[in-house]
Amino acid sequence: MTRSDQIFTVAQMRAAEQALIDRGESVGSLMERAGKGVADWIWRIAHGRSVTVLCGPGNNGGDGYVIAQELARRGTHVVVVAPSEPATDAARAARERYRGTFDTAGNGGVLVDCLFGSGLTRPLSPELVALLSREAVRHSALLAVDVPSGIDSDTGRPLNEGLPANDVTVALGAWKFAHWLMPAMAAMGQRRLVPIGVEPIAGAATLLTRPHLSAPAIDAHKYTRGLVLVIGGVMPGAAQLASEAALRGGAGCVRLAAQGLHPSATPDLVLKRGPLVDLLADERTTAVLAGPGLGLDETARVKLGEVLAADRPTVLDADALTLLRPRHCESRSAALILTPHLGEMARLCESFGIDEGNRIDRATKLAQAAQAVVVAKGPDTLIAAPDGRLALAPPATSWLSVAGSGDVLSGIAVSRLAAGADGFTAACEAVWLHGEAARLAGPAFTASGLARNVSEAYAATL
Ligand SMILES: NC(=O)C1=CN([C@@H]2O[C@H](COP(=O)(O)OP(=O)(O)OC[C@H]3O[C@@H](n4cnc5c(N)ncnc54)[C@H](OP(=O)(O)O)[C@@H]3O)[C@@H](O)[C@H]2O)[C@@H](O)CC1
Ligand SMILES: [K+]
Repeated sequence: MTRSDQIFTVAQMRAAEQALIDRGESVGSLMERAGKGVADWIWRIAHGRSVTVLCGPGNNGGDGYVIAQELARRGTHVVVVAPSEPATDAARAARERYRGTFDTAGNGGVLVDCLFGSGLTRPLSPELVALLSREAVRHSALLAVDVPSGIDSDTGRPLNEGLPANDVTVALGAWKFAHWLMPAMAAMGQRRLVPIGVEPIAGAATLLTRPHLSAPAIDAHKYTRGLVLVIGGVMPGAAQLASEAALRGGAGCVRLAAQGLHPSATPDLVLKRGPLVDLLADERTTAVLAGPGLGLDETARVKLGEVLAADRPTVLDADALTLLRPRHCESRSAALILTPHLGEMARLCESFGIDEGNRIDRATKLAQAAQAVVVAKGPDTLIAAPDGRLALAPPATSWLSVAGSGDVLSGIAVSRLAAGADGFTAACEAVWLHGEAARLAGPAFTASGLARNVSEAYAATL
């Protein structure tokens, strides 16, 4: 049965389609299913408007002929614009079955991009970019089938400049990475998935979906729910924000190791002033967070060394990521989560000698090198585990681009670790809760407002 949360590379998609063909399906029948599924969406979107389908030479173009025929059968005014002849048997057969009109240009309603899908191998010619852009201007909506033409499916990188933005993108069979990775992600418009019967692939990347969390056990007490230790530093506000989020992320108790508290601190926080090694040695300490407001001086470096040597489930963020070195990660066995933003990711890659690859490659290599779950934050946050698991987060509200937002995420993550989740699961849950809290917080929230909404986000998972 198709899973709607898997994200496939082009190679995985081909393997999944081949598996169906090996079981007796034909490319033609898959194309019929795909084309008719997309036609259903276009039918709803077009709402009586005319439709122009741009058909390329491959099977993406073949889908286009199926779509055009299906819409024409339903009475829609359809025109096909085909700058090249079909080059596959299935596309040729689909074109032969199309009984409607051909033209060199369309106009009016919905433009459907079936020039190229996952078979794109190089940039579009200037003539094709001009055709796509010109037709996009002449229509009131643009819908891309499978992958927008000119976009690299595995990385989300545009191979051309000047590609038009889509209003809707309909993925076929499974999501592709381009649907959820910047910069392509920003030009996808609404995303829809048409199942064509492909089976799930073990180990494929997933799209984050709402986690299923539970209320504490009937006999729970604060320590069995998890005791979080947050390490304070030179900027007490950051660690305090993280602690406030951790209080709402499922843990039973949050201790803040700091010299003092900000006057606005909640009484729910337990302030601890003793030596850090003693706090770390407390058997009840279930998970530790270091980094927000930690500082970059010698004291901070010593604290980080002590935290990692204690070998407890740990989240590192902010300054701790700048101070982290490969030797810190050796001979650890407890879960480690790193939550770098773009700049911190670049610094970490430098520290760990990772200099090549796209965003996914680098996060995956860093996860392996540090034996840590890497939450590479951004508009297209991704989560990579050392065992190869990979998850992509659907875009969250852009209001998350506010100071302290990362502190809140690291606080939720350490709370999920303390509550007993493994590193990858804790990171996925945290990213989801963070995005949901932001959605609930509405526009122009502050980080403390975001932290307050974590409880309500949690409620949505019960
Ligand atoms: N397989 C299946 O079972 C099903 C697949 N389905 C659909 O098929 C799509 C994948 O089909 P596909 O592999 O035929 O690739 P597609 O994207 O149509 O184009 C490849 C053609 O374009 C050419 N070409 C490439 N780049 C170019 C460029 N820049 N400029 C000019 N030419 C260029 C390339 O030729 P070549 O590189 O050899 O020159 C080749 O001829 C997939 O996205 C989905 O929509 C569904 O129907 C369900 C069943
Ligand atoms: K396309």
